[in-house]
Amino acid sequence: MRTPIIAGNWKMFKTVPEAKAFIEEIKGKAEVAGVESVICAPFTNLPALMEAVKGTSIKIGAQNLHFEDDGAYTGEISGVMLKDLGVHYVIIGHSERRAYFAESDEIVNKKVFAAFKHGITPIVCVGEKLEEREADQTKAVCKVQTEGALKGLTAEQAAQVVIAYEPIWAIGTGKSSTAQDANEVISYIRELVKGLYGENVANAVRIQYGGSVKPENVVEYMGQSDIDGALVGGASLQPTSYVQLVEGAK
Ligand SMILES: O=C[C@H](O)COP(=O)(O)O
Repeated sequence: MRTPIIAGNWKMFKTVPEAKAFIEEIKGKAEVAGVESVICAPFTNLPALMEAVKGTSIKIGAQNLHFEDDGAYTGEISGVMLKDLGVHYVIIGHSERRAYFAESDEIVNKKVFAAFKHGITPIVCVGEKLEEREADQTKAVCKVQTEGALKGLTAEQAAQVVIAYEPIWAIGTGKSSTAQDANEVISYIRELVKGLYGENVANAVRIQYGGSVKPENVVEYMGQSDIDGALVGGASLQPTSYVQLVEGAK
């Protein structure tokens, strides 16, 4: 059985005091047996969040990392630095990073390797643009991005990756994919993993849906055969709403 995983992606929101107050609010509530609860926060919040979640089952993730361990890369953060903080997860290849920071599938793949090198679990984002969906290219885009991200990983590593299917047209727009459509694409991604690594890995890998997930629709997504959780932006910013998302995933 795959453990459902709700991951909040705070994007570029929250100061340190706000982040600490959020954890105080959700402690004991966003901790539901059988559901993994993860907050992916801006780098500046990570040390305080690691301290704040001590003694809880809440896990902390970053939203990016550089693929090199160190070097002259002004403004970047490496896997060595994240490991030093003890973060559990890192989001890689979010569509906002692909669009605004020119992250290619090759870079995403290098970052996945960097995460594993430092014992951090990658949450790899894939998903199509609106025009690609309209041109019936959804599966083709997901195939290139998924195979590109996983390229060269061992079966053991591939089984640990969390994949987040996020159709770009559904991110922050309030226009979510139907649960059935999302499940169809996610089943396809699982088939791709099966083709690469076999049935055991395909059955183990967790695949989330992301794109306008809210407390009101999370249960429907979680009721689908292949959806193992959600990567949530806007609705993860309020403690009450985040708690409801985690409760909805059980
Ligand atoms: O990483 C999260 C996604 O970009 C979804 O964002 P959203 O829930 O605000 O649509």
